[in-house]
Amino acid sequence: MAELWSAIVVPVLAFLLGLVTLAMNQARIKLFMNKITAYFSSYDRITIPEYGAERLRRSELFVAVEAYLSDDTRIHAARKLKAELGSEEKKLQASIDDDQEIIVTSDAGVTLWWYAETEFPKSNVMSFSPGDEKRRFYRVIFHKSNRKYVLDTYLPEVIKKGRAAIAENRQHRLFTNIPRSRSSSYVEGTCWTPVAFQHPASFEKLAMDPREKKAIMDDLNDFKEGKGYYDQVGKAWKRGYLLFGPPGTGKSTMVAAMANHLKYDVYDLELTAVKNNTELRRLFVETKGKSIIVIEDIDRSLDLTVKRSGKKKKANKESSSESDSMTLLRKADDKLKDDDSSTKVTLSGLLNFIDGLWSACGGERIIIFTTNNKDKLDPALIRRGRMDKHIEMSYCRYEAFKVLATNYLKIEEHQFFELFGEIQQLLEKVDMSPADVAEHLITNKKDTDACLQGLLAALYIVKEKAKTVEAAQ
Ligand SMILES: Nc1ncnc2c1ncn2[C@@H]1O[C@H](COP(=O)(O)OP(=O)(O)OP(=O)(O)O)[C@@H](O)[C@H]1O
Repeated sequence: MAELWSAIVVPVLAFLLGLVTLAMNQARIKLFMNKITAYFSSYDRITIPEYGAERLRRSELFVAVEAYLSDDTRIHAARKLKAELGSEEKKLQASIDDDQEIIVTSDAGVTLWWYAETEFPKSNVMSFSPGDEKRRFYRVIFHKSNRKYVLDTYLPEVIKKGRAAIAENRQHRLFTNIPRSRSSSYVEGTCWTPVAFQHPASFEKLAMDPREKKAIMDDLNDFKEGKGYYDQVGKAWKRGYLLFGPPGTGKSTMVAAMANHLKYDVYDLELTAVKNNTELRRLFVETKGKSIIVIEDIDRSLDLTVKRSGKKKKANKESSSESDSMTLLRKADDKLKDDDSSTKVTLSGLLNFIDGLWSACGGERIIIFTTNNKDKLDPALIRRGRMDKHIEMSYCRYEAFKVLATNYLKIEEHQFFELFGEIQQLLEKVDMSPADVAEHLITNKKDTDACLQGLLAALYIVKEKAKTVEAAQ
């Protein structure tokens, strides 16, 4: 037994001990070499680990750098890529694989060497805890003379571009407030429930006057890029739009086109399902930035809530004066709350959130009201500053018709010159919603001529009806 011990076990143990010592020394030697190299090198390096000290969440900086390097203009320099499905949206996402190098020339003409690297944690204790997996990090190397530029200008730019790329690739979502099941929560009322936002609407397909369309798009772009401006003037980074017009003129479609254009989430607030101001406050506070909060048919929603409170006249009366509306409305709100605080959403409650509360919980939010009856709305609710831009969605006129003809039939004016001319003349006098015009353009997709003739006939009928009504009055 003693022979076996000295012949086999002792040499094996000695060998293993030798290996461990060598490994430890190798690490020390490597560290020492790194120090020597860094001392003499004219290059600096910055390491960005995937996980920060708390190791629970991926570092935001790492994620931003990953997105920055995965941009089309940079990723092509990598020879090995990896692809994965994003967790929520299940979209294919490519990024550079481990142990790859990308050389980037910054806007200022500075060369930077980016490396995607991995290493095992520097621990001499053998352990199998999950924290000891291979760790990933990015490393950027640049000339010492550029250190100030890299820290003060380049890296903040990387973060900005990375974040923009993440926002661009993000599948945006539609949230609706639906009642919670009593068994699953102690909090009563509705809660936001998300689904992927997949509405195909776009400004390109929206039928309306091209100049108005461009003005709206410019306004949205200014808003999206406007953080600096809003900070400068000390305003909350939010904007309100009132979309008004008859049924079927594209108000909901416009909201979807806006959300797709901005790549924002949509919070579709069903106001009639909200019990009281407290719940309304909670729902607003739970919304996130880069979002559109929309209340459709605001006139009907508010009517309903005010009716429910039984105080419509009082609330409206007190809120009708523009000059002192907020004070009065808040008083009315307090009074209503005193009367029966648990069962009502009030106009002033809504105004409070638009004006103040929710803007304090992060910017980049748009609020949209839609209505068929702008005149019915309390002026306090839609005054500029709350609803910054009022957009009229009107009946289908000729410019809008041309967009619908291209969308639905893929035809242009010059192909059906005469029919288009006749339709143009009618649309100047006849009020038909884009929804109704569109219906005529899809009746027979294969026979374009028949579609246009059908639309013409419908327009003549509406024209005649309008004449009869006019004569009767
Ligand atoms: N301006 C438009 N451009 C393109 N399509 C439109 C337009 N207006 C209406 N449509 C078409 O008609 C349908 C109904 O439009 P939408 O629901 O957006 O109208 P709305 O003004 O919100 O109506 P309502 O007031 O009844 O809610 C849409 O699915 C869309 O296909």
